[in-house]
Amino acid sequence: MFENYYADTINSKVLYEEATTIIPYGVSSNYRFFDPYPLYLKRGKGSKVWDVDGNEYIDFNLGFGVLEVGHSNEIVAEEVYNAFKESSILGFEYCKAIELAKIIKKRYNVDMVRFSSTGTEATMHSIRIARAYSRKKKIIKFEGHYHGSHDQLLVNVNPTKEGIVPSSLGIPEEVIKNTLIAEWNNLESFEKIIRENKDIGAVIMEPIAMNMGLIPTKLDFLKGVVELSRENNIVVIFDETKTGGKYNSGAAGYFNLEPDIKVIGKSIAGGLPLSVIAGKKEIMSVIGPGKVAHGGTFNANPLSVRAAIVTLEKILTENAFYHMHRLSEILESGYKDIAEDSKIELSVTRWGPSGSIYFLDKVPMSYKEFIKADFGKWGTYFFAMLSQGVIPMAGFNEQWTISIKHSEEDIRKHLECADNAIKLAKNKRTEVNLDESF
Ligand SMILES: NCC(=O)CCC(=O)O
Repeated sequence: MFENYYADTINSKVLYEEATTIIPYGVSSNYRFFDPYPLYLKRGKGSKVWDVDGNEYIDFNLGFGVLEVGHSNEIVAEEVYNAFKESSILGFEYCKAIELAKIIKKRYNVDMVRFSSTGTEATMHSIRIARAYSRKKKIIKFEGHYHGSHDQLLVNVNPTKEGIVPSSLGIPEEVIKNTLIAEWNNLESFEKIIRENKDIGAVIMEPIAMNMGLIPTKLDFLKGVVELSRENNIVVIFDETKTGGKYNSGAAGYFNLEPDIKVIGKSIAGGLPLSVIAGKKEIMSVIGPGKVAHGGTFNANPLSVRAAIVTLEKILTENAFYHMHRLSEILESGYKDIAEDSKIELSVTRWGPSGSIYFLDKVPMSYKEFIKADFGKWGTYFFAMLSQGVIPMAGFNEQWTISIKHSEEDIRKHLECADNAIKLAKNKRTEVNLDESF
């Protein structure tokens, strides 16, 4: 199955070989690596990207969901250029951070806001804030959920064995002994942990699990988690790094459930690095000198702040969501038709502008069900999509995202290619390594 990939991406291979001599695995995030070698891209515009061999792809990965505004969005580009002319970093607080905080307060129904640059930093700080507020040290996370690349939450992200499994070498047992793991969409598993453990200060979750494709959330389960947490004085953290920008007020708004802390990131700054830790005043008030540490040289830098203001105020409007959700729905139903016509075990999920497919007879609802999917078939599908000029998603554990720049024609082409790719995958497996996903 790699034949086309080798033939089409000669320059990526050359760059990969050079890169590995100086950058481990040739990539700056493990998520970008895949066998036999990763793609090296040169530029993007709107819904498209181009690789170093000049191949054009319709991009549905969009920087792991960052670019709902599309690549190189004109409004963002102009604002960032104007901001840069007045300095990209001032070292003191940037005056417009307050304007952005007010926009977020209103849109996401929170009292107070602090800015970081990445999802990793924001979830890391959110745990510290929750522990300081609750004065309890244990935390609960869900199996298969990803909250960035820091030790305490890098546990059971993609385990290949039973038990508590660190998702990286270099994480001592002592560091994760206060991290407890529950099963997603299973309230009993969450309840059991609360019953059997004292000293639980926080629970963190992606309200829609998006590191296992896109797993639908049972509303009763989510409500139950929030209610049980309230009863037990456990701070509820919604990690909306991905979901926050997929509906006007994120998953919390969509489910009409209010966590105590929200982490928002990825798409809200139009492609620039900015993340948000936001929440109730009494909780956020633990942050400050002599209290909870929160820092970062690049936090709320003028480029990211200005990009976020125009993204939220001018680009990610109700009309934009309507467009993205509508195209995403067409993609979802097209995949369902393909599954039916090709008589292959394929399930399809969608939430707003994003969705995913599983080579499995049903939609998985937990990590244990997710890993039953046939990733070998997914591998064949993925490389067949690339060779036809479509990046459907970044990996078998990722999802598609639609931007405001995608057109119906982009969706039509995606589905035409998917039809070919899935037919090919029916009888051909291209092994992908589960561990390589992170
Ligand atoms: N679902 C995983 C990510 O979105 C992370 C991407 C990265 O760290 O490169």
